[in-house]
Amino acid sequence: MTTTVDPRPVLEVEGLSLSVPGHDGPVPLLADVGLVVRPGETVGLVGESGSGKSLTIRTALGLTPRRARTAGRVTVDGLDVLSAGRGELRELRRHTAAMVFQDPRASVNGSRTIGAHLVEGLRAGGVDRRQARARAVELLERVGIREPARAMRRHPGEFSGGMLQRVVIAGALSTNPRLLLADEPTTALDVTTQAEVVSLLTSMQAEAGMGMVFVTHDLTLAAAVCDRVVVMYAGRVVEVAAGDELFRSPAHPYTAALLDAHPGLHGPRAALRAVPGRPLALAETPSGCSFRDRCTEADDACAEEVPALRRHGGSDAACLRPGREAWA
Ligand SMILES: Nc1ncnc2c1ncn2[C@@H]1O[C@H](COP(=O)(O)OP(=O)(O)OP(=O)(O)O)[C@@H](O)[C@H]1O
Repeated sequence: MTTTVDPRPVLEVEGLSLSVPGHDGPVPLLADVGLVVRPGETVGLVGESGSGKSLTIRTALGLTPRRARTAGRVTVDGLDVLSAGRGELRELRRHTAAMVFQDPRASVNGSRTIGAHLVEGLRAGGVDRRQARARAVELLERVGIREPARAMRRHPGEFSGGMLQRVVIAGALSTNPRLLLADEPTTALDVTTQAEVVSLLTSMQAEAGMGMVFVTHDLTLAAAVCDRVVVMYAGRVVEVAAGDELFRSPAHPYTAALLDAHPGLHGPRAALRAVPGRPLALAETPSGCSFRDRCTEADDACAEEVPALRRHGGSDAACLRPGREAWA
């Protein structure tokens, strides 16, 4: 029998809480968030707008809101991010971790050629000019840009959204990061292009053995693409499970509601509906379970305390009565 040693995580978030100053004292935005990403793994971070997905991954790069207070531990490739100095964080963002955002046009300067954009990133990573040019052409080819040497002289405005997102991905991966944080990287693209960009990201991630966090509103997409999915609601993690497990048997009523709201690309249009009620910010949540006001299964016990994550089947779920079989 061979035993596999769990590789050291490239990203480890443990008990992360974050608050910002408000008129009447600190406003909590994240509470006790946990997340583990190992090399070669894709972890989905899913939840409605405002659930804390972006704040969590931005904190992993040391990009917290101004005057934010944090507690807990965030480690990226061994670096303790919450206590790291500016120089260490610059190195982290330059070499170890990269981020891809929703809107590729916001990530590149429209007045410069994409060659200049890529070469600059490589030079900042210590590569000389000639090597940087050659590597930039190689990267463009790898991400599927035709005639890459000519493409180097073109400006962002000459590319479609999908093609420009490929260029942004080439830039993000140019320094061979250990961790890629992809924040809704396909939301601004049309459906066919979305599928191509997702498949590009996952193939490059597997090839490089990087860890990837894939942030999305779309639980069906996350379940299909990710090894593990972390579901967030109102600044907390409410469920963690393997992608296929979540899809087959969601343990938290919020996860189930999200799945019902997203029947997938091929699902019947008529089945599309929103999760009832509106998503809350952490500071607005009631006592006990944050989701209980919107939950069809909640009872008095759910008001008593914030449920901890507990094992249920193949999931960890923060619910007193996890699993569809417990629901009316
Ligand atoms: N700099 C900030 N100052 C104050 N509040 C903030 C700041 N950034 C985010 N928030 C609040 O924190 C909560 C979580 O925001 P976050 O952007 O992480 O959500 P999200 O899940 O990524 O949402 P979306 O899918 O819309 O991007 C929201 O209530 C948001 O208004």
